[in-house]
Amino acid sequence: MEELLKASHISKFFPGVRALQDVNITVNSGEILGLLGENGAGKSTLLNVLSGIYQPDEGEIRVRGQSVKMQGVNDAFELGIAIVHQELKLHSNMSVAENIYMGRLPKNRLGTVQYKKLYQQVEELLSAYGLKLNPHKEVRLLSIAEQQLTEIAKVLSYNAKVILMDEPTSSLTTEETQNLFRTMEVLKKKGVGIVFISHKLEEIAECCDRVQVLRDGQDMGEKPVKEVSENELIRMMVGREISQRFPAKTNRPGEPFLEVRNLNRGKYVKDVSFTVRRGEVFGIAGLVGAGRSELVRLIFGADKKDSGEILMNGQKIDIKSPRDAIRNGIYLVPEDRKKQGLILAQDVENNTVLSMIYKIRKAFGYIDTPKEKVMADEQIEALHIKCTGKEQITGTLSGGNQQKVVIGKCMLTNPEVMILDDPTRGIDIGTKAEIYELINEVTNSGRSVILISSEMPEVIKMSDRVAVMHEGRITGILEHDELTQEQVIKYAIGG
Ligand SMILES: Nc1ncnc2c1ncn2[C@@H]1O[C@H](COP(=O)(O)OP(=O)(O)OP(=O)(O)O)[C@@H](O)[C@H]1O
Repeated sequence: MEELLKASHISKFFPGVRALQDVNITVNSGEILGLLGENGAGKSTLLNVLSGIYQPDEGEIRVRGQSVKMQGVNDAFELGIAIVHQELKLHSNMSVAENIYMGRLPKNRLGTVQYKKLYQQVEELLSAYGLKLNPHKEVRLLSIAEQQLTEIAKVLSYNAKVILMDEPTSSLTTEETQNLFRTMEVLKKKGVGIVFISHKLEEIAECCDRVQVLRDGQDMGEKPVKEVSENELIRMMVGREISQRFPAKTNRPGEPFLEVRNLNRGKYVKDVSFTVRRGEVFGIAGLVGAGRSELVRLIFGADKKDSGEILMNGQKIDIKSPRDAIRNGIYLVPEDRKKQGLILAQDVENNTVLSMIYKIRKAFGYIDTPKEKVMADEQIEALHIKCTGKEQITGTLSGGNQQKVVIGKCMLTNPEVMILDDPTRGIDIGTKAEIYELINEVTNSGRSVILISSEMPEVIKMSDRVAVMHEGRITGILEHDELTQEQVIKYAIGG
């Protein structure tokens, strides 16, 4: 096994933050190294250092034994190191093949692109690595999983020997994740070394050979996956045991509260009716594309319904916009935090209080700053948001901590009905447990939660009832006692 990359004593500092301190990492050929750590532990920063995006403040990087200094991603590419980001950066109106060879398209002497040659080159590349992609398809028509494969094909076209993957499975379905693992296995057999970040311990156990843990920017060491238990990994990550991944349910659902009647929107939501009780966790399950997010966006007024009614306490309420929903005590934590949840260029304080602006605005429209500051501080503390303070720009927080800001925003509005659309995506194991506790607290106080989750155990363990959707319709509503993975799947594929 050849040592492809070795970084020693790496430190990286940002104003007020020690993102990495004295971290060592080795990537070998034909090996997958899992990288684990809580939100903000420094995983993405480490990959950014290894891929030339950031220069380390201290330490040395060796590529195949040679000490190197990389000034940018192009230097890393030249050395055979490439990163596949969590947020993909492709040109949506161009084909897979054009994206793969962007900036290097084969041209004739007159500068005209030789498309035939391009597609031939790409076919050869894809078949060499067994990647199932249509090179002619426009990127905007691809699923996230296919976009990821395009990125992987692109880095392979540069002859990458080390591929750094930052949470590649966080937006994938179970099946897509399995496909990605198969691709990673092929790459491994061809001698590529992979670093793979995930918050899901099962995934690390399934596809990695070794696992390395970071905690608060520090290197907690690495172990062969086969020799380490889940509990030991959690202890390395968090510094303590987490006895229960799901807390015992303590809520007692009361009388019917929110009623949805015959809600429709095109082909996405078809004649959906259900009632949520006070103090209940009402889960919504289904496969990707079943209409779960579309349904809750209608309830929140983020999309316009074709027909249907929403009632609270038996009274019809008129929701035409998210503002109407918030006024009626309904709040949605959206699926895509970057597009729908946050203004990344603004600080944590502004983002946190955004949902409350109309409540804290004083006469003549100016903002009550001291109150705003207290509110932001409270949420930072309650959700353990890792930041240098409420003045930190939200875009510079780690992914998981950005998600916590979105949840903090929601908590501030103290909603009667809290809709959580995949709230623990990209969230570490300790914080997940805290979010489950928070759901318990919310429902214990008589408020209701509508929960969508891409993780089946989460929706099963946390919900009192689960509505399962298939092609826009509810195919079954299951009670907590009858909730099993098999039952949910049965209804998710049509009942
Ligand atoms: N450009 C930046 N400016 C300031 N601080 C930064 C910047 N990039 C990262 N940080 C800080 O460095 C720390 C490590 O962040 P990083 O994104 O590496 O964490 P992570 O382990 O990848 O977390 P997650 O699991 O949430 O994605 C965080 O405290 C983050 O706020």
